[in-house]
Amino acid sequence: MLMSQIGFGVKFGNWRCYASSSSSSSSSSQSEVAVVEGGNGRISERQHIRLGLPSKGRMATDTTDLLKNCQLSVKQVNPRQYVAQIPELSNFEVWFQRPKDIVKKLGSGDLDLGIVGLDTFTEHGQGNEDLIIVHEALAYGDCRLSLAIPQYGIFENINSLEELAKMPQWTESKPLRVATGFTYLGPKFMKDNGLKHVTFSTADGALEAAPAMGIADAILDLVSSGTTLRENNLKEIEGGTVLESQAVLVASRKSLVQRKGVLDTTHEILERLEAHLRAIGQFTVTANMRGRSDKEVAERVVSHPSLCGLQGPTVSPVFGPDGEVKHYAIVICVPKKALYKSMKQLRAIGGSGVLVSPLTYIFDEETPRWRRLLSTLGM
Ligand SMILES: Nc1ncnc2c1ncn2[C@@H]1O[C@H](COP(=O)(O)OP(=O)(O)OP(=O)(O)O)[C@@H](O)[C@H]1O
Ligand SMILES: O=P(O)(O)OC[C@H]1O[C@H](OP(=O)(O)OP(=O)(O)O)[C@H](O)[C@@H]1O
Ligand SMILES: [Mg+2]
Repeated sequence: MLMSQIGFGVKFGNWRCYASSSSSSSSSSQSEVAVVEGGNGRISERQHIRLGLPSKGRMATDTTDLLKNCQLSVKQVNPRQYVAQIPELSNFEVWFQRPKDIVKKLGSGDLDLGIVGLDTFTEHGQGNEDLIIVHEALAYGDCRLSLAIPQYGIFENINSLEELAKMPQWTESKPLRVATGFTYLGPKFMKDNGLKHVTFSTADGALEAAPAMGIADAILDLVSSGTTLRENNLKEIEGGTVLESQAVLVASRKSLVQRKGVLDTTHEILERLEAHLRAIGQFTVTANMRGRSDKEVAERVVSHPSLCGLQGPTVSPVFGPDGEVKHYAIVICVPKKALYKSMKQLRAIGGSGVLVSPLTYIFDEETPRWRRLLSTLGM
């Protein structure tokens, strides 16, 4: 049996897409040769747990930086070596791969865990139920997958997907031509939104040039600042956002359930990620408060909801030189964005000597995402 990969245009109802598919033909030769993409989806004999990280592109450095901030530094001997270690995690390998290959290798059983953009995960995961999102908000790699059309010509007054769909120009013989690298999500989005008469063409980079070159009418691509669209006289439209994306931690369900140690290691990585990400947005604030008792000081503090901290204020007596207690020290966590407001509120209720320090980790009793993961796995 000879398997080959071919690309072809397929038509579903009134909309078409380009997809790749396997075709097979029998070989007359005695020896059998099979070409398959990736592995075979089975749990292989290997012992090490494998995490796939982006080998290049804008996600690469941010990903290793995030892990470093979680005290999970990746030790790579040199940048061209694709395997690395995280010494904190035993029996563990990091494999640097292109983001889309991370998703494919999770599906084929060659990786157990991975960090990629949600856009890449959704595009290349294609609804595969073996792939699970363990942490959906790693707080970097923010962008959105958006449909964009020219600001000029027949599109000048078109500002929504609905208006685009209603344009008389698109017919079965002359469909709206969309250039994209997202050939799974693009057609799915059009179908979900009832757009007929759409064709997709694949392109890998500098997509924003396609409309001006006459190759496409619209593009479907990632947008973050919007500069590339603007500079190429393109615009986003209402209802044209396919997906909001950021970096996510993903895993293979099979690996989590069947491979020894994957679940425990995932728990540890998840705890560290959550503790770090929760702490990023907060400051620890200590202040001295004049007061008659710890209870009275606590009541004054909690009368301002923004000063309540995680579980309420910690209040401790401050002993003066005469052994008398006239002040109490309070310790609270304050959202970074609310720092100045909180500091003014503290002053207003008798706070002085306000000290502000960064927070490194907040470990809760249990991470909510761990519960969710166990329930997804039916445990
Ligand atoms: N402005 C942006 N454009 C593209 N991707 C972005 C942007 N901002 C964040 N990302 C995220 O970064 C991921 C990797 O994008 P990047 O362009 O660096 O690599 P790539 O697309 O794999 O490589 P290449 O562009 O060379 O094909 C995207 O999948 C997305 O999740
Ligand atoms: O909204 P902006 O901040 O302008 O970013 C969007 C651009 O960034 C990405 O391209 P990238 O730089 O990855 O180049 P590529 O086209 O080669 O992928 C994306 O494909 C857009 O072209
Ligand atoms: Mg890119």
